[in-house]
Amino acid sequence: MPDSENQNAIPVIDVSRPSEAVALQVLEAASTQGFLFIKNDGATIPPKDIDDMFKLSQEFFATPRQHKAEFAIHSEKAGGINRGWVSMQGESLDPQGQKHGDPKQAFNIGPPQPELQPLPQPLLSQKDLISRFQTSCHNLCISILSLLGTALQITDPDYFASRHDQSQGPSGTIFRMLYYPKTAPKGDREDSIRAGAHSDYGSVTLLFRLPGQPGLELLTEKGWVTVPVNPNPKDLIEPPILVNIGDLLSFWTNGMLKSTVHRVTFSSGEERYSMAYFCHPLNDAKLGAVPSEVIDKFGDQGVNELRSQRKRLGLNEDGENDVLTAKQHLDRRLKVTYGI
Ligand SMILES: O=C(O)CCC(=O)C(=O)O
Ligand SMILES: [Fe+2]
Repeated sequence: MPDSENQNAIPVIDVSRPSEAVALQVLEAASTQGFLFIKNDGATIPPKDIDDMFKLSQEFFATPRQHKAEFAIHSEKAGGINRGWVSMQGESLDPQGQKHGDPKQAFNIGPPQPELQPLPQPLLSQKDLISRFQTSCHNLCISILSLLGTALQITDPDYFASRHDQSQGPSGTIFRMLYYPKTAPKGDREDSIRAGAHSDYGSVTLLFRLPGQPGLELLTEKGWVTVPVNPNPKDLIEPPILVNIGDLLSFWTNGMLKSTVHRVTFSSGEERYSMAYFCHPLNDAKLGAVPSEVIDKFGDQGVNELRSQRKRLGLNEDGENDVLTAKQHLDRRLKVTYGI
């Protein structure tokens, strides 16, 4: 492929031996595309756990509707706000751009600490697998955040890690299993959108997909661009893990890191499964710019990025420059998505 066509390809970064050079690669991708792939080294998140989680997700979504509905999203039985089962059309990720809610189902699981939320079968019998998967996802997020901290030259090397230490209190972190059921093939663009255009609410998201089930698209200057599941199947036996920057890192860096808008669309009508780990800081973390000379030098170049963030939150765009906490930010986003 000529270089010019490949210029915007999302890089695959090997973070198994962290260094300043690796940190700069992560920062470069995070501040341009807002997306990067992490090479799956077979240890950080064991491929068998990924496979087993996908199998479990398929088993769960195949259970009767009534069984899933007992653990409806936000219900007390499911463990409260933002936990539990989302039914078809139960949420709208792009309320202004869509006539109907997203044609997908989801199940949200909060952090395993201090204890895992109540779960329906077959998830309950696999709670050790789920907790282990959540922990390995969280550890990978911390490694990515630490690399970003290095590249941003934050003097406190634990700046991000300490704000994501889940033993220290509640956070908005959510592990989400997604199921996009089979539909009649549609040619119509609006009907082929399975998850509306949105940016993610947390700091970092990890996304797992299955070979043959792409569908994810990023909004770039050139329009919507499809993200392959495995950008290099010849050299990478395991698909790499897709990482994207969420809104909070954009706030923390004065818009230097990009919380890129993305969506899921496919017109073939086939079913699709995916899993996302939305890593959030502790609820009381403040979202003001982090102490970094790199961000100071970046100055106000991120003003448009920040403006669109504030708009998504329903805040005055130029803003009341009051610093939000992670919890205030999440509450606002949930209000827009679910009307709660
Ligand atoms: O299913 C996917 O590939 C992406 C879903 C997504 O972007 C999300 O749930 O935030
Ligand atoms: Fe997303």
